[in-house]
Parts: sequence; structure tokens; C-alpha cells
Amino acid sequence: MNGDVVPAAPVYDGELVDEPPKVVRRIGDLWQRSRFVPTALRSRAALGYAVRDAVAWLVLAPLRFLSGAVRGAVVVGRGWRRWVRVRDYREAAEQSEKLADKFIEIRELTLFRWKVTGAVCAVASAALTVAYVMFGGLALWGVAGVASVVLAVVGRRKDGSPGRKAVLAGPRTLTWTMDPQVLVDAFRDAKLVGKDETLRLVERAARVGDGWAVTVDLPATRKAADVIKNRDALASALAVDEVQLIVERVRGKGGHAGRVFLWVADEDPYAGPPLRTPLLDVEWWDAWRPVPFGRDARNRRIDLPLVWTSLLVGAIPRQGKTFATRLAAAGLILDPYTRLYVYDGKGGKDWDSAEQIAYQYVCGDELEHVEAVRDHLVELVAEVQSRYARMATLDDEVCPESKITPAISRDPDLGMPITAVIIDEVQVFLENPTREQVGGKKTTLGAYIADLLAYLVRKGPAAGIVVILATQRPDSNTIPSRLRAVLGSRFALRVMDWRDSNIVLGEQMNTRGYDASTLLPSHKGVGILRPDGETDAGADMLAMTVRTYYMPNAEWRVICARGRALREAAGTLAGHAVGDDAVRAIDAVAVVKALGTGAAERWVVELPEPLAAVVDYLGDQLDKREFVPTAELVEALKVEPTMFGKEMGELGCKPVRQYVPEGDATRRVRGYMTADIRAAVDEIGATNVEQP
Ligand SMILES: Nc1ncnc2c1ncn2[C@@H]1O[C@H](COP(=O)(O)OP(=O)(O)OP(=O)(O)O)[C@@H](O)[C@H]1O
Repeated sequence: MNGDVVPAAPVYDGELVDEPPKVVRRIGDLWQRSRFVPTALRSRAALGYAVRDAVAWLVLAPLRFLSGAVRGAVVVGRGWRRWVRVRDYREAAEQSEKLADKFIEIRELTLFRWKVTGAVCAVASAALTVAYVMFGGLALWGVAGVASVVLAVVGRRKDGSPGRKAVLAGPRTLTWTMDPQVLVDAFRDAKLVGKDETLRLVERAARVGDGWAVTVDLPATRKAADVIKNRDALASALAVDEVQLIVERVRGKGGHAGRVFLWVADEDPYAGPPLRTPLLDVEWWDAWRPVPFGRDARNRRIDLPLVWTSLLVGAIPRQGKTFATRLAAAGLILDPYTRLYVYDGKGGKDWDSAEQIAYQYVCGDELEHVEAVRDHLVELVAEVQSRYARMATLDDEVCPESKITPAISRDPDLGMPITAVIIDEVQVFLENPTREQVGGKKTTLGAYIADLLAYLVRKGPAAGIVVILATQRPDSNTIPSRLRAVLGSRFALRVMDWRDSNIVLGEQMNTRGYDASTLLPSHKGVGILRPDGETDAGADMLAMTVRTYYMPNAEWRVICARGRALREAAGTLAGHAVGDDAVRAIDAVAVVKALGTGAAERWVVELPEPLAAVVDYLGDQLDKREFVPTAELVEALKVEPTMFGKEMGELGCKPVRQYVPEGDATRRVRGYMTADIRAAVDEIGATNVEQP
């Protein structure tokens, strides 16, 4: 307080201040999550609501009884009227236009039923009179009481009760657990089974976790995949929010293509207090083991395998992308034998704790940062090549296949630790437009980094390289398809639309029922995971919605500090963490060669239409065929012939006439020489690369 400026510890975004003691919090969490604690007792607010509901129920009970009895009387009255007028028989006769023939029969039956009614009334009156004489007014009250209870039961407002169809029915939620017919109706309403089709119950509705589960078989030829695809329609038919409805295929033993497992959560499974990562409770973690990532709707633990694969995380800002990426990184940080290359394109504080353990660390979006990342990646590509060369010299006992093993990765003499390249906001590096000369060819810095990453993702896993990329711009221009296609695991938090979702999760995933644009904004840290390998939810799961563990900065710092202590103890702390940022000498020519001629060709910017479509359609036929008829292209590409010819001409492809075989004879048709198409592609590529 003497006016001096005192440095303070940084205060991070989302940091908790004045937290209750850990033990109290943990007991609170357990109490909240326990299945044995009734919902009403989980919090003071819930208890308040429960008491209020109970009082309201008691106050309204007489009124509800009365209205139920009146409704019951109406229902019974209507039923009796139908019966006495022989309505069903009459309607059947009317429909088959035989009313005239059956008229006498119906009339007789009506008269008979009137007589039965009269007789029953007479007997009932007599019985009542006798009871009155014998027991007095009490008997009449007793009978009236019993009758009103029966009528109230008949007339009670029961969700989906058969026999009555409300114009505006109340919620149908969970009626299916008691009456499977409601479930069948929901499948019909959602057009997942036909009107005359039905479901077979494999397992009756039962409580599983905080929800109800049921397994059904669809009618023959109907596919479980279609139910997953149309989950929204089924959720609507069952009157639950789609986040509450989990639909899974039952595969393998005991399953088939038409067997569906449904789980309906009692309430939003992704609400509630954030989940704490189990990594905080362990001293160290084996990077070869899948890393704890989160929990699915059914509260099953989802662990993410990282070794042998790579991960792409995509989301719009502020949805938990950095948090999710740090979770994956945390598992690797807690293994002292793992080397980490951490690059943060955002340049914030999110990753600064990782600096103390990182072998390479770059934080920022300036040109110098992008160039540093490029240099490190080039170095790593050279390292992968050298690892393969060294593995080839190892004997079969140490290295049985040309792949890294846990023992190799931990042997300091071999120098091949699991090496993770973690890049947050990777678009900053991939979109850098600075011109770059590589191996005599021109490209951009961003495109070169994409090629280096694509190489590492493709070739790296067997040599122990794990690539984790996170981006808030998951569009096709930012992450080129050559890089995206090779990334094994994908995690999409909320994105803008289904196209972005497909870019992260893979083509057509929205049509298979996985669309990250439908996730709720309030569900921070919840995303769709498409793992590359097995998870606890099953090896056959294509993708699943996961709520990631919440690891705020304070906990992240603990993990990083623990990672440093472990590395110090194991003697594996190296590189940037010990102040060694020296650039290692590499064989640049060998790296360019490793990327292959394919990469150099791709350094050319995308082709314009319709040339791109033609090249796409022809594929390797572009080199194999000499000539391709215009008619074939027009039909295959579904284009308008005149416009197509004009546009191809503008791109430098003039049509020619050639003889093509047709049956036994030949015919002269218009078309394009593939040599001309190839020349046009080269020409456009060269000019694009030359552009400033
Ligand atoms: N698993 C989670 N559970 C609960 N809240 C979470 C979870 N993950 C993230 N959040 C919340 O979401 C906020 C945004 O997370 P994060 O910083 O990871 O977003 P981001 O997508 O990386 O944003 P940006 O693109 O701006 O960097 C965090 O401050 C945190 O409070």
C-alpha cells in the first residue's frame, strides 16, 4: 500500500472465486447425482417446488374429482347410447349398403337392449329401495360414493388413455412406458413404420439411469439407421425434447439391422452442474490409454483414444472448443514420456500453462509465429522419416511391425516418444497467404502448413505422432479436404449449420442423424464425437453426443504443473520447457520429397467449374483415356450442353470430333481430348500460383 506496483497472479476467464471447500462440493455433487435421492430432496428450490405442487394438488383434488366424475358420467352415457342403438352393427351395415336388409334385425336388437336397460334399471331401483329400507340413507350415500369414484376413474384425465381422443391432447411423455401401443403409435406418427405395421418388444420399458429404456424390433425391411436419422420426428411424436431421446442400433451379437434401443431421459441430460475431470484425481496418466473426455447422455464415461489417431475439434466461438482440446492434451501432459508441440493461434492465456512442459511452444498469429510453426512442422516431418528409418533397423523383438510400441516410446535411448502436435485456432496458420517457395514450386505458407500437417496425420501415427487440431472456422476453405480426410477422430461442438457440421464430422453425417448445428447454445462443452476406435459406448457406435468434462484454468494449471513435476522426475523435460528453442538442422529436400509430388501439384489453387467437375468425374481416367465424348460429360455432370461447351472453351478446352466404337461399327462424335483438359488444368494452376 505504499504505492508500489506489485505483480499479481493472472485472473483467467471463467475462474471461480470464493468456492466452497472441496469436500463440501463433492458431497453436494454426489447428493445431486445419486439415484437414491428423490428429485425433490436434491436442492432447496426443488423441495420448495415439490411442496408447492403438493399443496396445489390437495386444494384442487375435490374439483378434479368432481370434474372426473362428470366426465365419467358423460363417457358412460355415450357408451350406453352407442350400445343401445347398436351403433357398430348399424354403421357396418350402412357401410356395406345393407342397412335396408338388416333394418329389422337391428330394430329387434335395439328393442331388446332397451328392455335389458329397463330390466337393469328396475332391478337396480329395487335393490336400492331394499337397501334404503334396511340400512337407511347411509346405503344411498354409500352407493353414490362408490358410483362417483368409479365414474371419476373412468373420466380421469389420463395421458393417451384409449377410447378418448382429445383435440389438444396433453403431453404424451412416458405414457409409452405403461402402454406400448403409444410407442407403436409414435413410430407410426413419425412415419418410421407403416399404418398396418407394428413393433415387436424385445425388452420392456425399464428404468436405466435417469431415464427409461426400451428395445424394439422394427418390422422386416425397416432399418434402425432410419430411426436414428429421424430421431427428431420420433422425439416430437413422443413429446420429448430431442436431446432427451437417445436412439442406438443394437449391433453384433443379439442385434440386427432392425433392432433399436431407445432411451428417454427424464430431463435434459446435459443440464446440471459441470462434470469434473477424473484426471485431477490421478498422479499420472498413460498416454497409450484412452483419455477421459466426458460422459454421454446415459452418463457412461467416454474415453478418447489418441495414440494411433488424430483429432479435429470444430465449433463456433465460446462453445468449449479450447476446453475440449485441453482435455485431450491433459491426458498426454500427465504422461512424462510424451512430448508436446503446442501452438495457439489465438495468442491468449488459454495455453500459457502448457508452456512449462512444451517441447515446442508458439503463441500468436503474427507472421513470425506462423513461420515458427512451419519450421517446427518441417522438423517433425523429418523426425517422422528418421523414426521410420530407425525402426527399420530395430530387431523384431523390440519392433515387431514398423510401428511404435509403448516400450519403444518410453526408451530414452531410442528417442521416439509419443509426440503430440496440438494446434488451437489452426485456421490462423492454415489461412496465411504469404507466398512461399518450396522445392522450386510456389505455394502459400498456409497451404504448405496444411501439407505438412496432412503428412503428419497420414504417416505420423505409426511413428508415434498425434495431431490435435481445433478451429472455430470449420469450413472447407480453411481446412482443406486433403487434411480433413485423414483426421481420424472428430469432435463437433455447436456450429452454424449442417454444412459446417459435416465438415467436422464427415460427409453425409447430418443425413445419418448427426448434426452439430442442432445442439443448444446453452449446452457449453456438449458436442458430437465421432471417435476413431472403441469407446465405452461401444465399438459399433458411429458417433455420440458427449458432454465434456469441465476443466477450468485453475485445474488446467494444476495438471500442467503436475506434468512438469513428472517430467522433471523422469528426466524427460526438454526443448522449449528448458529454454532450448534451437532450430534443428534438417534435410529440406528430403522433406519436400516426403510430401510427395501430389502435394506439390496441390499447391495449385482450386480449379474453376466446370473443369473441376470434369476432372473430378474422370478421376484417374484423365490420364488413362485419350478422348471423352461431350455427351458423356453432359449426362454425367447434368449440365446444359451449350453453356458447358462455352465455359469449357473459355477455360481453354476446345471440342474436337473423334471416332468412337459403337457396337460393331464406329461413330464420329464431339468431345474433348484429355490432353487438352490436362493442359488447361496445368495452365490454370500455374497462373493461380503466380498471382500475388
Ligand atoms: N465442459 C464444459 N462444461 C461447462 N462449461 C463449459 C465446458 N467447456 C467449456 N465451457 C464454458 O464455455 C466457455 C467457452 O469455452 P472455450 O473458451 O473453450 O470456448 P472456445 O470455443 O474455445 O472459444 P473461442 O473460440 O473464443 O476460443 C468457457 O468459459 C466455459 O465456461
